[in-house]
Amino acid sequence: MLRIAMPNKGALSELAAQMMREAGYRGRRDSKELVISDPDQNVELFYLRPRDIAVYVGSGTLDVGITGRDLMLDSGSPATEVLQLGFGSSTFRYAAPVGADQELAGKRIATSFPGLVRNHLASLGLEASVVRLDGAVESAVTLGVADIIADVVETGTTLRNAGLEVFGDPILASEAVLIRPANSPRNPAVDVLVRRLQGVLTARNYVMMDYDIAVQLVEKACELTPGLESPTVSPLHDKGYVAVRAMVPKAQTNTVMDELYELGARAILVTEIAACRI
Ligand SMILES: Nc1ncnc2c1ncn2[C@@H]1O[C@H](COP(=O)(O)OP(=O)(O)OP(=O)(O)O)[C@@H](O)[C@H]1O
Ligand SMILES: O=P(O)(O)OC[C@H]1O[C@H](OP(=O)(O)OP(=O)(O)O)[C@H](O)[C@@H]1O
Ligand SMILES: [Mg+2]
Repeated sequence: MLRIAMPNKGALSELAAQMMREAGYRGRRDSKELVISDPDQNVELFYLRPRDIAVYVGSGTLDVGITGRDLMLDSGSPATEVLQLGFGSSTFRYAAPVGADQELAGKRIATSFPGLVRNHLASLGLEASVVRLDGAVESAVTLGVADIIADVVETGTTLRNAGLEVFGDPILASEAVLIRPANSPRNPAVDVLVRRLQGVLTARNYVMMDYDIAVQLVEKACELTPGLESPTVSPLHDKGYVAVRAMVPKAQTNTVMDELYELGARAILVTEIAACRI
């Protein structure tokens, strides 16, 4: 059985659960369940704190897990990324009170990610003292335990409300990732999970587009809709026209339809992709 670590709470948990459901796995029925078994899919899901997931996976106790890149790197655990999952994006940044000194050297830096901050300071050759806090780090400066913070920034609202502003380059761009133990041998069951999750990403990010076009315009039309590999071109009863079918990035749906229409395509139809293996 493939043993999978799932985030039990926090910003990643609901989206991770939804992605696994779309990939065909069972989910837990109530948030108090710690482990569930899905014998039909030959997997067991362990619901753990996102921060702890890299520790379990890095030690090899669990085969794979879903967590944040920032949490994995902060843990220093020997785990490695297998797949970016396209949700839970954030940046990890320094922030200081608006208008205050933005030097790092010699400052007190509050954070819930001491591993990330120490590594970053070391890479710059700077010395500063790291104050480890569990959360609500934005209050650390007002409350006098730190001069600067380093924290997760998504919309920036929390920072603004605390009178802080980011400075310097982002320390890290993070998102939810599938991880496995570093240097673990290839596991066919992990390959199946990865293909399923890639299928979910493709189904979410692409639509299927069908249209009819005059034969002499088909090459130009295919340039607009090259598909993932090559579009399907089928004959129509009217010999002067063909039907084309191709996958199109969802974000470009309307632009591509406009361009196809201008070229002369008609009967342009868009359908959602429910599931796929590419
Ligand atoms: N807006 C956000 N706030 C916090 N974490 C976020 C956000 N967006 C994405 N993340 C990611 O979620 C992970 C943090 O999850 P975690 O569950 O530990 O914290 P949380 O969502 O803040 O929950 P809590 O602090 O209440 O335990 C990190 O990988 C972080 O980058
Ligand atoms: O840029 P924003 O959209 O405002 O989001 C980022 C904030 O969200 C998280 O806090 P959370 O609510 O998880 O509280 P915590 O700090 O106690 O973990 C994170 O730690 C930041 O504080
Ligand atoms: Mg938090």
